[in-house]
Amino acid sequence: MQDFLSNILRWSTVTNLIDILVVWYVVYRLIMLVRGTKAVQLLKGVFVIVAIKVVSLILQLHTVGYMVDMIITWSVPAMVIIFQPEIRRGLEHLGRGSVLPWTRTDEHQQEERLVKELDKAIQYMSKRRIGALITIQQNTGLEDYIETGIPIDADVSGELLINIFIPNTPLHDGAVIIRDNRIAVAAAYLPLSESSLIPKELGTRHRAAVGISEVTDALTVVISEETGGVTVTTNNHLIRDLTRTDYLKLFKAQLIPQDTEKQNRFQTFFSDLKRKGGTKR
Ligand SMILES: Nc1ncnc2c1ncn2[C@@H]1O[C@H](COP(=O)(O)OP(=O)(O)OP(=O)(O)O)[C@@H](O)[C@H]1O
Repeated sequence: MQDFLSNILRWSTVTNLIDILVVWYVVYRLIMLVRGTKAVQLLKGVFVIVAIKVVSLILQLHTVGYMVDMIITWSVPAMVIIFQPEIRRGLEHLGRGSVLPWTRTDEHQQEERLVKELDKAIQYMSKRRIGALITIQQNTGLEDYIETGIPIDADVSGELLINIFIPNTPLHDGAVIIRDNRIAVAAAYLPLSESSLIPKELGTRHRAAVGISEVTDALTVVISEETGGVTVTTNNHLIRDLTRTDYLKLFKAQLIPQDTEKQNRFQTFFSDLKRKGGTKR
């Protein structure tokens, strides 16, 4: 028994465990990053190539094996070129310290600012019934949708958001996408949900907000042009006619990460809302 315990507690076991946890975390973050983007197709391609390599090794298919080796060799520099923007963004993220929890203070300040500016824009647009659709990227990459919009790449400010959605201006149609606390694009096209559970009185703006929440973990805010009502969609939930207190509570719960506390607060928020009559789709 003692032998067994000392074996388990051996340093090499601990390092192996750390090794597995680090690999698991990196793979998890990678999957979350590429979910919903074109990179998923590419990953499938990588798996096919690896499978062919394994089969060629087992069946001793030397020419096939050689060809696969060539593809693998050349695909590494090719991937660096193809994914240059994503790699740059990832490294910038690392540089800003958002990966290590103890260096995240600055990022929390940015997220608090994001909530403040969103609130400013929502209050203004809701009072004046200016229709708006704002999607905030979370863990899932939104590259495919960002590509459909008009690049802005600006700090988030309430004034800029309001300006974008002023009716009959070139950028007001479509969605604003916020990524890494910056307005990435305006006038982006989001996927329309085909759900029959969406109330009939809600049109395509709300349908697009639900659509993006079905395929990614993004948080989307809709301001109705007809009623001025504020709706939020996230993780397949649609919550209509939120009061200022409610949407601020939701934003703080989901956009300002409190590490382990974040998930609990988010769940508590939804259970509170469900009790108050919020919609779960
Ligand atoms: N797939 C889409 N992606 C992004 N924006 C979209 C999409 N479909 C529609 N929109 C936006 O929604 C607007 C149309 O809104 P519509 O009146 O149909 O929606 P609604 O849900 O009834 O909202 P409202 O209460 O504001 O009228 C379009 O002008 C466009 O800006």
